[in-house]
Amino acid sequence: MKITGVELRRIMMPLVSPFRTSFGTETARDVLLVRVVTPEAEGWGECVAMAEPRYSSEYADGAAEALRRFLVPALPRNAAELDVHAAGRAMEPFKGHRMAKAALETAVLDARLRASGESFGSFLGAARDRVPCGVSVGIMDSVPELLDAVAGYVEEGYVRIKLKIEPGWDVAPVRAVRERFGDDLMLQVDANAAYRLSDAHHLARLDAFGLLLIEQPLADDDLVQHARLAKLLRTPICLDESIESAAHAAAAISLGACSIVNVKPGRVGGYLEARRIHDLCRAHGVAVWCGGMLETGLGRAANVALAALPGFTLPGDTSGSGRYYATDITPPFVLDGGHLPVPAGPGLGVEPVPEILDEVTVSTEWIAL
Ligand SMILES: O=C(O)CCC(=O)N[C@@H](C(=O)O)c1ccccc1
Repeated sequence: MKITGVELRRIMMPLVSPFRTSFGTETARDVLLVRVVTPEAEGWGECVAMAEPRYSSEYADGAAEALRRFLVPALPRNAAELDVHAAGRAMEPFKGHRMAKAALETAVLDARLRASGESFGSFLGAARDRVPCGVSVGIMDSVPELLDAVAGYVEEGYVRIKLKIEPGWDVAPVRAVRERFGDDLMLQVDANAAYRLSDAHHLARLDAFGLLLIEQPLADDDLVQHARLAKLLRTPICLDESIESAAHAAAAISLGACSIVNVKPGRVGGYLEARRIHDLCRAHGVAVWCGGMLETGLGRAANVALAALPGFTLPGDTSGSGRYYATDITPPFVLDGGHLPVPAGPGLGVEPVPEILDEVTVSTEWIAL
């Protein structure tokens, strides 16, 4: 049986509040969704590329073009041959575009799993049926505003707080949060590559606050400098942007560039590579946690399933839908006792609510195969 075709759908999701990081401020999420239609079932994938190439080199329009011109046309036409491994092999000749590849691979996997009745968590090897949830807090205009935001998230039950930092917004906000919420609050920071090795002495001031980790302090392509920085800080270094594959993770571990890895399936090309990184890190005693890219409920469902694997020993950025969206395109993920349940249904276990999806849809494009 032939696969019927692939839909590329762009949706615009307003954020409940601006989300400021060291590389810019998001007020709405321009999301590219991929839907693979086969005679047996259809599957969804969410491309995590932002509207502009500020987090990494990928961006939504570029991902759509890579899918339209190269990745979708490369898929096997025969549905019987189309499994997630065949999809991965078909995309190998094309370099980069990992977020685009991840979205298509996930949609193929979701279609296959919905047809077979197996859940995403079962397929990946989930060891738990709920996961503890952290929350990412953006850079704010003032420390009082930050403390109010953190108080709200602590009240909601988040078990870990991540603060975005950048030069000029680091020691003071971290000290204020630690002083206000005490030493037991699980607290970490994310610099999104905003510092240089010459800032080491300043970053070492964060060692006073018992942080779980400092995420991506230096440039994404600089493992050697991260290894040198790791020797100057007591706070463990976690890498995000630097790790785009299991090979990168192996190199980072062997160089001592990080002792914790933020696993983002979109950044590394899909959930199979994400699991490979999980397996590699676990073999080396390196903790991993599931990062986030402000996903809708579709990507969130897949991330929560991944976060249930045994090596995910730190709370991830797997927040409830309400952290970012007043109305999610799927039934919302709602925190329960600081945890989210791992969807148990076939495939992702969630699907878009048609009328909500229609409301936020900007464009849709059908690629017949
Ligand atoms: O909770 C989430 O989904 C977002 C977590 C988060 O802080 N993501 C950061 C990051 O660098 O990890 C990010 C923000 C905006 C855009 C890309 C990435």
